[in-house]
Amino acid sequence: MGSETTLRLPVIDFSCKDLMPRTPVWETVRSQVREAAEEFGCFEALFKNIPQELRKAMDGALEEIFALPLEIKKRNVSEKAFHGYIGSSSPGSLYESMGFDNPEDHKEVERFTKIMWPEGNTNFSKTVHWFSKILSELDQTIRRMIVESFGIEKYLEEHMNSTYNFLRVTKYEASKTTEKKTGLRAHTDKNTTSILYQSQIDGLEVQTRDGEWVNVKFSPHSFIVIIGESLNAWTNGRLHSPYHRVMMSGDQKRYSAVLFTVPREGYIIKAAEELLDEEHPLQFRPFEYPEYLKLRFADTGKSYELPLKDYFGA
Ligand SMILES: O=C(O)CCC(=O)C(=O)O
Ligand SMILES: [Fe+2]
Repeated sequence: MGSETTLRLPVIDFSCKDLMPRTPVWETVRSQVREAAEEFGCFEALFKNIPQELRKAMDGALEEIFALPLEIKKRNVSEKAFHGYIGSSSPGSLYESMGFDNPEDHKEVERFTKIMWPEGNTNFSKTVHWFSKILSELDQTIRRMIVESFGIEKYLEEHMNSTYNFLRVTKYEASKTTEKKTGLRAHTDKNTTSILYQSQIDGLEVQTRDGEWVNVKFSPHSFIVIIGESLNAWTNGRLHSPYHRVMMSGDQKRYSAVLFTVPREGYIIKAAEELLDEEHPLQFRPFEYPEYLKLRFADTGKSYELPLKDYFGA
């Protein structure tokens, strides 16, 4: 699967308070986003505006929720695959995660919090809500920039309304090895966009277009933005959707929180016709996200070079 290297992903600064559409700084950042999304399918979003106290509170919230007894964590259930509690599925697995929909909505955060702490946990719910709102706003800025960069603003509203937010928090147990051990196996994100926060411990690796694995090191003031396959399809394959994984070594646990934007049921993912021409023929047939998930999950164990192409390649 290619060799491994440490290379810094493109770093794009979103800290400017006046980052508003139709300003020169917006246009500069927009072209950096487009370039990174095409070349790497991911980048480091530097965002210095998050107060240190919020990061600390988020780290505390992540530790606190995973410290709950297993039977309580298992109350996090969902009818959607991979949306509820996932525990150590096999002996030696380092992975554990939980998640819920619409974390930018305070009521939804409260609902999830009450499942874990029936008496409530204001610190937890306030922190997670505040954090999710910031991530969700950053996501909207990035997606607006992507849409504008292709000159297809007429689809902006439709595109923004085509997804909902899902927050997943993950704990990777310390591997206690010097050799790297898999925390999360290599995969592409199937959804639209993913914005990732980590609790200061590295472990994420991304594969470049030419097959090299890059150890992702990023500033405590940054998030990692990853383009999912659904956005790859909507942009007719123009934006890359990279393979990534988590590898653990050493004595420290790692926590992460990812805000995923996910295509809504009933929305048909179809490349914008403005992005089709002789040089860029249609890459994928229109599809619905739940249909794709159903096909993927029915084929567990099968490995793919380009999963979406296998099912919906044009
Ligand atoms: O925890 C991480 O750093 C990566 C998580 C991830 O890639 C995922 O949940 O899809
Ligand atoms: Fe992922």
